[in-house]
Amino acid sequence: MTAAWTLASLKAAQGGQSVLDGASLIVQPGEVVGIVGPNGAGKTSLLRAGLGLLKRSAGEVWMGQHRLENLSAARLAASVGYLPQDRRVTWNLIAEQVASLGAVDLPDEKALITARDCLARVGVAGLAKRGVLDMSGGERARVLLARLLATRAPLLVADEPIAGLDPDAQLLTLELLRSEAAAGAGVAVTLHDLSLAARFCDRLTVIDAGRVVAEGKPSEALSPEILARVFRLEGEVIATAAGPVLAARRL
Ligand SMILES: Nc1ncnc2c1ncn2[C@@H]1O[C@H](COP(=O)(O)OP(=O)(O)OP(=O)(O)O)[C@@H](O)[C@H]1O
Repeated sequence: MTAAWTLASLKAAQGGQSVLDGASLIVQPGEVVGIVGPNGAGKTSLLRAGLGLLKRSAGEVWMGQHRLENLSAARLAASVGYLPQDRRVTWNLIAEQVASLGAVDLPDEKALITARDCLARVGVAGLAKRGVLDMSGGERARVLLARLLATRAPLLVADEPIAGLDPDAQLLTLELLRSEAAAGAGVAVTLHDLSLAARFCDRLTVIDAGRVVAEGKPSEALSPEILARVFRLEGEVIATAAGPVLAARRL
């Protein structure tokens, strides 16, 4: 099977400082891969370098069978949907217009139908005609998630998609990303909530100081040793009826 996304040994710098030091990531179709790590570890940089938004000084990026560099802008847009960490929007477009931007490949009317469907999936169908600047932060975040879903892309990249969402919306967001994976998409998602990362991701990649320091099934990647060394936490991932939960305290 060809991976949906392959980032091989990426190096990159920001402001003259190394932010990626040989980091790699593979996302297969049908799986949700979580990228976790402390603040400033390089998670966003990894995603951005893998999308061609941050210049890399070494390494290779493949989307499916194509090198990133060989994809036209249109092919790239059809290949990947990206939900950036920064949810700033400039224009006060109504929600269905914003969500329809994800479906740029469709004629306007079909794009709007897709957008409304995605707004319903994220639970804000009632806000379809409301300007996105006239919403709460969480409502706007749901609209931007709808835009991501509207891409229907084979690779979905979401940078902290549950930040600022209420618990129900957090679970809904991760369930939706899981269902996209079940339908065949590869999903890469950065998360700070390690319990939810363990519960919803098939595999986790742990980043620290621009390097991948652990990778594998959540219970393996979030070993007590990694929790201590990378996250400064003493604890473990324990199985509960609701799924794996991180039980930890600060070291
Ligand atoms: N525009 C920039 N100029 C200079 N340094 C930057 C810039 N953006 C990010 N950095 C630095 O790059 C490093 C990695 O940042 P990055 O945003 O990738 O981390 P992250 O793991 O996503 O963090 P967080 O969990 O806080 O979002 C950090 O040290 C950060 O200070």
